[in-house]
Amino acid sequence: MTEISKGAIESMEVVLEEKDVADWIYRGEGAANLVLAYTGSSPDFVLLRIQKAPRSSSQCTTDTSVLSTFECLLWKDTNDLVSSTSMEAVQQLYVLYVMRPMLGSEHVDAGVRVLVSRKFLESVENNVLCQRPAWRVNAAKVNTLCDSALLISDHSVFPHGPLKENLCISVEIKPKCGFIPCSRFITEGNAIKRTITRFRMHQVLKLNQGEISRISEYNPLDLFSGSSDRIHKAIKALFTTPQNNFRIFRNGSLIFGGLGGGTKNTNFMDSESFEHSIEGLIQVDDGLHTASFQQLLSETIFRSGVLDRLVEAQKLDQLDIEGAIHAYYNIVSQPCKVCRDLGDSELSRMYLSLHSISLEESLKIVREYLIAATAKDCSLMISFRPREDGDPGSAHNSVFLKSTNQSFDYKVNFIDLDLKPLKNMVYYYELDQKIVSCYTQMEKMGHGPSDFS
Ligand SMILES: O=P(O)(O)O[C@@H]1[C@@H](OP(=O)(O)O)[C@H](OP(=O)(O)O)[C@H](O)[C@H](OP(=O)(O)O)[C@H]1OP(=O)(O)O
Ligand SMILES: Nc1ncnc2c1ncn2[C@@H]1O[C@H](COP(=O)(O)OP(=O)(O)OP(=O)(O)O)[C@@H](O)[C@H]1O
Ligand SMILES: [Zn+2]
Repeated sequence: MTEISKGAIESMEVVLEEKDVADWIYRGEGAANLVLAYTGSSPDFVLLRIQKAPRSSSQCTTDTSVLSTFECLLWKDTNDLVSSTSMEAVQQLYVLYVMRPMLGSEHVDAGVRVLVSRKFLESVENNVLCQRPAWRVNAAKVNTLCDSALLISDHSVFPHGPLKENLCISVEIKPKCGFIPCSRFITEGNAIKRTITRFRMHQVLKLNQGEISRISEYNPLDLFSGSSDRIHKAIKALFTTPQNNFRIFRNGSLIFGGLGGGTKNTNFMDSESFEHSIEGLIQVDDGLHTASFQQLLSETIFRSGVLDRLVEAQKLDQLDIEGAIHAYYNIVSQPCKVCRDLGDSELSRMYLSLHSISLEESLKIVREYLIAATAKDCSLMISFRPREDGDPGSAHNSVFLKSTNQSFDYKVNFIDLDLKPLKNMVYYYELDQKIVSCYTQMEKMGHGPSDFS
């Protein structure tokens, strides 16, 4: 079997072959990638992130592995990004040179590229099939035409294990957009965007389309508020309606929230079992483990300040999609469809200014919009383990939970910092219009925000 450790891989060229497949087990997936955990003999805790291909495209393709001409223009100043020959290399360099400096090197692991044979990918596809959620299987399969995958650290465990007890509880949060846009390019008809969060409005559309069964109680503005009470409120809401925004793992195994991302999930464990599964972490009377854990998590988010950096990256979207879309049409040298549909109105004259800026300015607007899109879609993994009395200065941060008089080591990592394709801009514009129009229609029908709960 091929011995897998990030150190070993960095120093030699490793190819994962069919014989290696037994070492990898299903860990989870999102819309675009499948994640496997290594169970082999190496001491490193590593995961393999493999690209998927939508089933709607007739078969797997390698089309996504190269940047388009306009994307090359967009990212020309980002080191070796445009000369990359695979999508894995693009994603790795994008994380390394664009997202990592913004979010903090201590919180971001760009991963290591590893070669994979087609047979390896085909075997993975077969092996994990029964563990994948059916709707994810229907939507996409492993892209067996890729020749590489990304080896990343497993952020749901501590690398060298705890001193005494082998226990790590980690929380995955997909916080989504944490600010309200104030761009002057938002039309009056869409003014609601200046008061209601995108997350909430999108929930209404998702409910309408049957993607969710109820509106989430989570409000991103609470989580990003910097106020410990509001953060606590957000955490409690995430426990009530986790959807695809919240998951908890015990030593890498899912104990709360749904598997496979997406919103079509129910809780994995009942509240009593969850209480039991975190007993080793929180020392408190029965029935209070969950409440104390919520306090611990809220306190950690409050103290770490990590969301401040994330929202700064999200705010690179300064013009909103209603402004950035015009810069997009400048870049692709196509007549602007948005202005065309507006005709010769006062509004379209406002957008004329965006069509007379330089190409470099357009590139900057769209580049920053796409970076912000990554920051609005990424997730955080926050991991805890009990801190031993008299631990000689741990390499990790610590947090003290007053109510239980306990200290914990914790670490925070960002995951899923993928580069979004330039062609998504048109889809982003259309989705934005759809979200706002659905929300305003519901309002007109007399449903206020509280009716959607
Ligand atoms: O557009 P959004 O806000 O719905 O975000 C998409 C996510 O939906 P959700 O968080 O459930 O609302 C969506 O998540 P799910 O598939 O719903 O779990 C993806 O993360 C998607 O990114 P990509 O297509 O994999 O690059 C996300 O698309 P991007 O907008 O980040 O490109
Ligand atoms: N480094 C990591 N450590 C621990 N777990 C991870 C890590 N990376 C990914 N995972 C797990 O695998 C799941 C899928 O990974 P990821 O979010 O990268 O997929 P994706 O397809 O890119 O997601 P999206 O739907 O947002 O596009 C995550 O939700 C998380 O549970
Ligand atoms: Zn225009």
